[in-house]
Amino acid sequence: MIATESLSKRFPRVTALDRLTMDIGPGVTGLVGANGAGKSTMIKILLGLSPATEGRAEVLGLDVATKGGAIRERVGYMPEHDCLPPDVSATEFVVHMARMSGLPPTAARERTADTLRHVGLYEERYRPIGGYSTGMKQRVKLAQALVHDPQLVFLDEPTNGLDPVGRDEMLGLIRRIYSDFGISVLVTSHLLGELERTCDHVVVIDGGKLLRSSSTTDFTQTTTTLAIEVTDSDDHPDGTRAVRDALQGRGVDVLDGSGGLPGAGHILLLTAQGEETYDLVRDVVADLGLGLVRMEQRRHHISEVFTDGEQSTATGEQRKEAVGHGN
Ligand SMILES: Nc1ncnc2c1ncn2[C@@H]1O[C@H](COP(=O)(O)OP(=O)(O)OP(=O)(O)O)[C@@H](O)[C@H]1O
Repeated sequence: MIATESLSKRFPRVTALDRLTMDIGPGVTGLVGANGAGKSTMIKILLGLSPATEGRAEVLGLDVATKGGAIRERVGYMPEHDCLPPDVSATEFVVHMARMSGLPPTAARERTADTLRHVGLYEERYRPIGGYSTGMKQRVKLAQALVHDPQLVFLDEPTNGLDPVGRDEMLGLIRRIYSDFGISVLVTSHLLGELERTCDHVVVIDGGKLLRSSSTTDFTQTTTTLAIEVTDSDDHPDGTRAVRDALQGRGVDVLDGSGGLPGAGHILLLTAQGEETYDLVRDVVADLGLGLVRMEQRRHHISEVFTDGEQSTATGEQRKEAVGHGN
């Protein structure tokens, strides 16, 4: 679907992409990186909107340097920033975008109605976009990217500005773009945790360089952190400590999840090595006669990949910024 070879983009003061080579097949692929990692720059080059400084790239077998128009006919694009006209309705806007993509008037209206329904906009679609919530605006941006029935869509930070429920709904929609319609997706985020649930494949970039490209299963196997919370009992007035001691006795490396925050010391964090770690926690908690309040995969942040022993070129500032976002 997408192939790049030693792709670079240099601005006068910054190298946004640095000899990046990757190969992305069909399905849902996450492009993950801290703010400023080069994700939007990559999308603009792949759409043929911005020339690369060096290297080459192909989208659907078409060279981005010479076939930008043909690529944009076949690819949908949801930009990161708010770019919607406030005074028109979602229906008017999406019909307009469908007409711009070459659909005849009747087909444009029919496809618009279907697409807006698919993204979850119903009677609100006749009201001016200016009065929409962030979540509704994100849905309109998604609808205009899908209305011309592309083979592939680029979604730039589609969960930005959404609350946790809105994020989950958007991630579900993204998954269905591929499962229901067979349209492949390249979706960017600075949060690895949200993409690993949605994507088949994850590409991580950092300071314009490729840090990692692998299937989500491979990825989560090496980075899964479990958060565990248990009840106390008369026998074990500090249930958390009892579980920690028992797990450590079984050779598991357990961290206190409080991060120094008062009152949060009842969360334990540990690295899951596979299914057996879940079983071990369940058995240890049951043997101690405690209740398991929760055992969940923590949402990973992209910064965790940096501290995972991988080679990194991110600046401290970028990492701090990444840590400051989301969750
Ligand atoms: N037109 C431009 N001129 C100069 N520098 C630019 C330009 N566009 C992007 N950059 C720089 O290139 C780097 C990569 O930017 P890019 O927007 O691709 O990052 P990103 O990963 O999409 O992050 P974000 O989510 O914050 O947009 C940044 O340092 C940015 O400041």
